[in-house]
Amino acid sequence: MREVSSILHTSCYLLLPSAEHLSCFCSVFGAKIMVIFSKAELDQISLPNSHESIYNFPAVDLSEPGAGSRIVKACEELGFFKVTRHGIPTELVERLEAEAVKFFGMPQMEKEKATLCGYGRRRIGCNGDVGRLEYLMVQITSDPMSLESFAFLAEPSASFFRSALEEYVSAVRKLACQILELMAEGLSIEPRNTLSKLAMNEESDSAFRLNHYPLCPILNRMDRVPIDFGEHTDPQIISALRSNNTSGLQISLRDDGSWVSVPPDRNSFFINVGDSLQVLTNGRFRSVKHRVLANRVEPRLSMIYFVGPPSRERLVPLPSLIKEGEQSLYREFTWCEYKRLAYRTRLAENRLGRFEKQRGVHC
Ligand SMILES: C=C1C[C@]23C[C@@]1(O)CC[C@H]2[C@@]12CC[C@H](O)[C@@](C)(C(=O)O1)[C@H]2[C@@H]3C(=O)O
Ligand SMILES: O=C(O)CCC(=O)C(=O)O
Ligand SMILES: [Fe+2]
Repeated sequence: MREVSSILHTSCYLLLPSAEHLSCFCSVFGAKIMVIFSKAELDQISLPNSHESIYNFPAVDLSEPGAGSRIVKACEELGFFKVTRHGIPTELVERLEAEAVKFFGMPQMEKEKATLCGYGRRRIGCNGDVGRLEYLMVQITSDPMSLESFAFLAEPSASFFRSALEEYVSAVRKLACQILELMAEGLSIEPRNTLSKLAMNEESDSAFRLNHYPLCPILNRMDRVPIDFGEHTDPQIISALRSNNTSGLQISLRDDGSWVSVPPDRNSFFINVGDSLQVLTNGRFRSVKHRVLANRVEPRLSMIYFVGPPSRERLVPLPSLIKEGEQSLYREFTWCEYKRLAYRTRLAENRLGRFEKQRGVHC
């Protein structure tokens, strides 16, 4: 399956659909070969094309009173919400977007020179997951000079990219803190910086990721929708996502697990509850399962800031959120332990399940 998927992703292909099998022509080292996918294989890399359901997503205007309670309600019901009037200047977002478009538009060889610095494509993680995207991942520390270790960012030609990245990351980190403080207020947690200090801590293990989903016009001929980034939850506390005006992001509803498409909005940020916040709230907030499905009209570009706790932080439910007689649903672990495990699992795995007390599985 792994070989088949990587062939699928290395070339554009002509599709001849039939009921049980699908054949496609791939160009491998210049030679055309025909690949037949069984129905089971096809089911793993694509979905039947279906009509999208419309869902009324919660939007929180950060400048309005009551924003904290609206955030809490959205996190309890969906684990996902949109933030408007966030105060991040459009000019800054657009500057970084333009630099990212330039970066992804560079010749493949040049982008690969940056591979050691977090550029990758098609492979998601190291455990056999593939996606139809290329990305740039940057580890964020409190020291802006840490970007120096990204060789290509240190080059004079990348100075605009670098400054846009630094300014954007610093603005989105502030936004994440504001959201975490409103969340604490909505949950009546004292002190108010209980959650935000995890993001502001010098040792916070946060990350920033640019995802680029190129367009492949041939996909328009398919009667199935390829999966660009498979279903998963984010392991961190929260993730703040901003994308261009291209659809593709879907979330799974907490009630029945059905998938709904998130209408794109380039002027807003979308916030995901991650696994760590699920633990800190003892399951009151649930990390949201999400995925990206191919867009057939325009390439998608998303920028995601993942707020991770400091490595040695113990992930335990906040005492004020444990009601009398209640216990932690999870056995105790640090972010470092969780991250290590997360990076050894497949994308779609229920990672947190391994730390639930009733399952009693130790790793
Ligand atoms: C398959 C994987 C990719 C991932 C690490 C993992 O083993 C499981 C979690 C994945 C995820 C999802 C959210 C973020 O995009 C990410 C950077 C993260 O922290 O966890 C990715 C990891 C990745 O792409 O390496
Ligand atoms: O690119 C997107 O829109 C979402 C990607 C995502 O969920 C991730 O990188 O964790
Ligand atoms: Fe994600």
